[in-house]
Parts: sequence; structure tokens; C-alpha cells
Amino acid sequence: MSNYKQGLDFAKSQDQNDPISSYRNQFHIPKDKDGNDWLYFTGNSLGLQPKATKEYINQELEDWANLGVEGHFEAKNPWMPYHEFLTESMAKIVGAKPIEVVIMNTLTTNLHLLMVSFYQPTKTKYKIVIESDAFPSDRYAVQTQLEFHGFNASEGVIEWKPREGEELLNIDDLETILEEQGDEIALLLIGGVNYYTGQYLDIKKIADLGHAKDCMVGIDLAHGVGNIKPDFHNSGVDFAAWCTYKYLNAGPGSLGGLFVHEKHAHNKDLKRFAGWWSHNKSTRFNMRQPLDIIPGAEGWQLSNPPILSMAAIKASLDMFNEVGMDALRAKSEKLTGYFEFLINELNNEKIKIITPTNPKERGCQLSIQVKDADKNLHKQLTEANIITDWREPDVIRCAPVPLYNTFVDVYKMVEKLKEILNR
Ligand SMILES: Cc1ncc(COP(=O)(O)O)c(C=O)c1O
Ligand SMILES: Nc1ccccc1C(=O)C[C@H](N)C(=O)O
Repeated sequence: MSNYKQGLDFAKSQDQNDPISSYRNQFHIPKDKDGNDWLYFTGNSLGLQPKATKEYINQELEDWANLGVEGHFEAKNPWMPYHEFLTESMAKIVGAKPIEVVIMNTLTTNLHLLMVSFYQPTKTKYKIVIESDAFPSDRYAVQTQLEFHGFNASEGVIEWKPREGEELLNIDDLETILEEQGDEIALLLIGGVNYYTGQYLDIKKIADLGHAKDCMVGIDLAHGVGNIKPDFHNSGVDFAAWCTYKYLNAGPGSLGGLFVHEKHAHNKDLKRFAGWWSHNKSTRFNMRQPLDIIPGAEGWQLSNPPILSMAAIKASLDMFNEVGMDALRAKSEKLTGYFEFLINELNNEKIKIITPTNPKERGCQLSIQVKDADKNLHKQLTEANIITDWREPDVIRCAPVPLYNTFVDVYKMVEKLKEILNR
């Protein structure tokens, strides 16, 4: 039994007792034409802008204006090592050691670069397992990697599917796939939190199952970073990649993050695509040097990175560092639990939550399946300035984000939903 209650007063009292409620004021909340805050539930697609971001970016613009190229060394936050200012906070958020993490490129690019190293197929062991509902970009990345290595993509991709009539994945089915076809499988590339259902999979279990059959294991954490606590180092996964524009609020198209487990940090035999930023920092500018790869995740960098995007990431990570994932998760479980409670109380046959009910198997997102794929429901929510997203074929995704959403946001959202459903 939950301790949740109906009514606006309950929502208000939860907000009053929320130890991290003040963080909402550190964000720009979009408003309607009368000046009322939108009810924004799409932090799972694009997080809101922290008010501090502008200052962080302005600092770099000013240093560039005043210092030109000297900014690489003389800027307040020198550009040459700028990515290093992000590493520790980023590593903490994903449960990694600093040597295992770097911020660079974007998510799909990083998946490809990681597969260059960790997808080393042979004639007989070459298949790749993905979720049947993997995000399209991941699927395309995997298909084209197979083709790049001369394999037939449709034959080489093995889908881990929900059972007949179900929406969620069952880890026992992954175990069966590996028992039956493990000798042919080179790589598992799995979304740690599924973009469509919001299901948070047991990453350690996936790693253990994959490794037992000598497969490499990679995780796409786009929907998990800043949302759940993945404990990457202890999970033993070989690699992971994520973006920073969703729960990390670093702005549209901002740089991604990459994890390579410490066990691979010093393996100079791993194949990779390299650039000058992969090379030993102390001799990088000596030029005409043979390639000397930096140990750890930094050795996967290619280019000198865009500082303006990194500044926005720094603004966000400084906030995450202050609030901490434990406090965020504690609020998130309550807030999403409350959301689930209110929706279930509606008891309306037109909608069904497909996200797991166990808080250990989800982050903040709830995916609401709409009967007959009636998109009109999503349209009417949007017209009421309640921002959710529609994902084909029949789901409205809603993510109450603990950094800036309130219990009252959730209450108002469900009141409106009730009104629309009863029209
Ligand atoms: C699971 C997942 N994979 C890949 C992507 C694509 O990311 P990017 O456009 O940064 O490569 C996204 C989101 O856009 C995503 O949610
Ligand atoms: N970057 C975007 C640009 C335009 C539209 C959507 C996105 C998304 O991030 C989609 C997100 N990955 C999703 O899970 O749907």
C-alpha cells in the first residue's frame, strides 16, 4: 500500500517537505502567454535550461574575446584541459572511476567509435543482440557495423523481445538467447533504460550473462544518465555511451559521454580510430610523434572539443554534484510513484501504464499506452500547455524530473488528463 493521497493539499504538502524543491528556481521554466509555467514532462527528451548556463557560456565567450588563442591556457577555465573539469562529476553520476569516463562527440558517434574497439567479429562469432524496441539510431548503428564487417545485417542482429502479449523485457529470455546462440554472439548492445517503455534493466546481470558467453557488453544510457544510478564500474560492462541533453540539461545536441571499463584502460592492442586528442597530452604538441594512446576513456577522444557545449555541461554537472544522485533518486521514486498512483486512481480503460511498477526497474518516466493509438489525447494535453511526447505506435511518455518538477505539476497534469478523458 502506498502512502499517497488524492487532492491538491496532499501535493502541496509533499512539495513543502521536499528537501530539494529549491532547485526548480534554478531553471528557466517555459511559460504560456499569460505567464503561467508550462507543465513540462519532457526532460527525458530535452532537459530544461539551468539559469546558470548562460554565465558559464558567457565566461568562455569573454575569454575568447579577450584572449583569442591564449585562452587555451590563460582562460579562467583553460580550454586545453577543459574536459577534465567534467570528468569527476560525470564519473560519479554513472558510478565509474575517473579513468573510465570522458565527455566527447555525440551519442551515436560514440557508439560507433566504441564498436570499432569492442565489436571484433570473427566468421563464426559475429552477431549482435539488441532490444527489439531499441532506439532507431542504435539499431542503425549496429546494422551498419555488421555490414561494414561484411555481414548481412538482418541475419546478424538478434532481437531480445518481450513475450507474446507483453510490453516489457524478461532477463530470462536474454539468458535463453545466450544459451542457444551464445557461440555466435560477439556483442550485446542494450539500452539501460528503454526509451519507449521506461524499463530499467539489470545492467550487472546483462554483463554477467554476456561475459559468461565471451561476449562484449555495451550499454546505451541515454535515458538513464542523471535519472537512475547505474554503478557502471561494479556492473563490469565493457563500455557505455550517453547524451547530456536529456536529464543532464546541457542543451540541444550537446556532447555525449563515454565509459570504458578500467579493465580495458591499458590495452594498447585494442583496435580504434584515433586522432591527436587520443595521444599522450605531454607530447601532443611535439608533432611528428608516433601515436601514443592515453590510457583509459580519454584515449578514445579524436578532436579538440567544443568548449561552448562543455561549458553548458559544466553548469549542469556542478548542479548535479551539489544535489547528488541519492537525493535525486529519493525524490524521483516518490514523485513517479505519486504520478502512477493518481493515474491508476483514474481507472480509465483508455490508458494503461506499461512502465514497470517496481521503482528499481524504472527511472522517472512513465509510458502511458493509449487505446486505439488515439493521438488526440496527446494533442489535447499539448494544447493545455502540458508537454509530453508521443512515441509511435501508441505511447505518451511523461517524465516528472526530480530537479524541476513538483508534486503539484503532477497533480495538475492528472486533473487535466481526467478532464480530457471524460470529455
Ligand atoms: C537511446 C538513444 N540512442 C540514441 C539516441 C540518438 O542520440 P544522438 O542524436 O545524440 O546520437 C537517442 C536520442 O536521441 C536515444 O534516446
Ligand atoms: N535529440 C532530439 C532531437 C529532436 C527530437 C528528439 C530528440 C531526442 O532526443 C529524442 C529522444 N532520444 C527520444 O528518446 O525520443
